Amino acid sequence: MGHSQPSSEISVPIINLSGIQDLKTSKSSSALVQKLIKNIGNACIQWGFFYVTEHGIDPKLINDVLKVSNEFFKQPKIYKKTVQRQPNNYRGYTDSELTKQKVDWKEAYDFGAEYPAEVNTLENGIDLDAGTNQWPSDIPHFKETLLQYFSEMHSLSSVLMDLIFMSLNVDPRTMKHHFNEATDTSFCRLNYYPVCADANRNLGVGPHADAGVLTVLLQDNNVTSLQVQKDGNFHDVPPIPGTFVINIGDMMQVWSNGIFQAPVHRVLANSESERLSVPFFFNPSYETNVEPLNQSVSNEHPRRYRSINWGIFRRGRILGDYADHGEEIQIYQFEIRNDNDTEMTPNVDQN
Ligand SMILES: O=C(O)CCC(=O)C(=O)O
Ligand SMILES: [Fe+2]
Repeated sequence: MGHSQPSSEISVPIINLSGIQDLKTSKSSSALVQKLIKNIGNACIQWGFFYVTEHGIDPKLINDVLKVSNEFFKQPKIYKKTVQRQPNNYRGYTDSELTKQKVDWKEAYDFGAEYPAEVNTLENGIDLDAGTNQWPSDIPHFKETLLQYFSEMHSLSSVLMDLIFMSLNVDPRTMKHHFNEATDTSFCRLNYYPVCADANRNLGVGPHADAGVLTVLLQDNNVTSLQVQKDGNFHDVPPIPGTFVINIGDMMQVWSNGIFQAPVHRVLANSESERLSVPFFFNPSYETNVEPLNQSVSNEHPRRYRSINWGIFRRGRILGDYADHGEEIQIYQFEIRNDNDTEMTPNVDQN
């Protein structure tokens, strides 16, 4: 098949976040913040992808995250498998993740906040185990470095989400209850892409849109592998030192009633260089029902989606990543096509 590099004159926008200081001191009407809201709103409409600079995250923490990640992945497989993901615990190590039923050319390690025990039991009868962190022994500072990074990524994501909601004229305070650093379903992933001899016939990660609200991605500076699809073509998203790459996910697409589209992206395999990346996936609480917000629905732009229970949606995705259970759950299954199908709910428990 082959995944030839596109030559593209247009590229993903770069947004300077220095204005978020004003937001923190609640000067949301400052000219800088208003400009930021406009730029981020435009980037979400045009790409759903953007870089951020001046984000305030300590470069030493970023280096430490890449360092401990590298130390983990260079261990022998037998060591990494001591913290392997299990069917009842999706946190930990994997070398056999699937995207759309195809194995990705990568290894990964997932972790999240250290949940209070009671979060794992849900009242609605759905088995949605939040997962338990599995920390490898013997890698100095692994756990504390990653938990600190998780916390900082959660804060940065909250600010970005506020700005995105403001661009839709939604008061961000009305959305805060869906997110809680200790108990929501946000998680962080370390990705390691080994050198691949047959890079043209493999992908690091196959084309997909992220399921949640937004993703903050750290890439190492080794190689350009990430690509985003726009108007039918894939565009390179090269690493830019000191930046993060932000993309919105399916739940933001639904909240915005399709004003924003969660962008399809993929990761190429590389025959010369290995690569590390660290996405943080900002996700709401399990019980959150996501549906188009009133501010994004109008006569000209009628409601496009039924309500989606995030817990059920997420569980469908996790099952799809794990094993071939048929087609993964996707938001188009919740699209409203005409007035008669609003009661339909897809059955995600196919097995
Ligand atoms: O490694 C990357 O650059 C992106 C990875 C990705 O898209 C994902 O893990 O969802
Ligand atoms: Fe992704």
